[in-house]
Amino acid sequence: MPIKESELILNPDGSVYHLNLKPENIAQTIIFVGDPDRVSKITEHFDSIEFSTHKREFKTETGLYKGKRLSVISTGIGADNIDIVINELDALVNINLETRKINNDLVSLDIVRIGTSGSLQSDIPVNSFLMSSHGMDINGMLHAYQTEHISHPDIEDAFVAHSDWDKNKSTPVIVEKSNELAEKFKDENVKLHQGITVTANGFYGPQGRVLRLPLRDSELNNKIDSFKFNDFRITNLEMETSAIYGLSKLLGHRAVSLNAIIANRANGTFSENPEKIVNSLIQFSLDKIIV
Ligand SMILES: O=P(O)(O)O[C@H]1O[C@H](CO)[C@@H](O)[C@H]1O
Ligand SMILES: O=c1cc[nH]c(=O)[nH]1
Repeated sequence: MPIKESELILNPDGSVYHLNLKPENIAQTIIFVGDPDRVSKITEHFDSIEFSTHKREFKTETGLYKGKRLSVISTGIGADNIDIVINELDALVNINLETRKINNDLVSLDIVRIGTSGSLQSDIPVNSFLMSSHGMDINGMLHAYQTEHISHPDIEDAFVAHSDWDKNKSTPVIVEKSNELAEKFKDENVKLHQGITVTANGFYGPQGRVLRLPLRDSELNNKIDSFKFNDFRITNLEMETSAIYGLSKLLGHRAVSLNAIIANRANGTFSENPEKIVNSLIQFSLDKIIV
């Protein structure tokens, strides 16, 4: 059965609804960033750019970096945006947009997030690099899908017990990175911290920040950073990784999330030059992606 027009929405030119992209516009290796202004910080390193478009917070550029075709897409902020970006990218490669039927031969994309994040651990200072070993959804987006076969109930249950998790909040869902894709980023000379990344549905209260409003659970960040499960601990907070890991795994894509640590919540510091550490992470990531 063809997928109905109300479910897979196309623009009059045949491009997908939010991203404004057609299948020929994207590479099979795609870099995600949150901030639309970060797209050109990456593509300024490219040898050539063949395609650019921009709609809402979603800016895309495709080109060649040292001979490899790459696309860079800004996702804006939040797991809800990742739901749009990954579903529309998957439709571009795995659904025939004319017949509206799913292709028999499915394509697996490589997705690398180059993002910013706040560390929860004093030994992961500002200006470090971190690869998310897992994403922990506390934002609820993944609960729309069947995730039982990709999640980690043993770690989730231990975390719920440890944190005395509020029953009114969505139950945490944990999804691992693509270990195959992560291999590319190994480097003896570069310290890449690893740990579970909590993906929150806000920047202030949902990440335990207090300006004028008191938190429902003022101890939540302490409960998060003191959690241990075998060799795992929770290292950082941001707003997209769990959604990227979850939807990628469900749809058969490979994903890795790399974080420039710009805030350290344990000691209350913020990077004096966040742009510098983001640019270093961009250069590091580009040279690993092409290997
Ligand atoms: O710098 P980006 O990639 O946007 O990532 C982080 O920064 C934003 C919040 O300031 C959130 O999107 C968070 O995940
Ligand atoms: O603390 C931080 C820093 C960057 N992005 C976040 O979501 N949180």
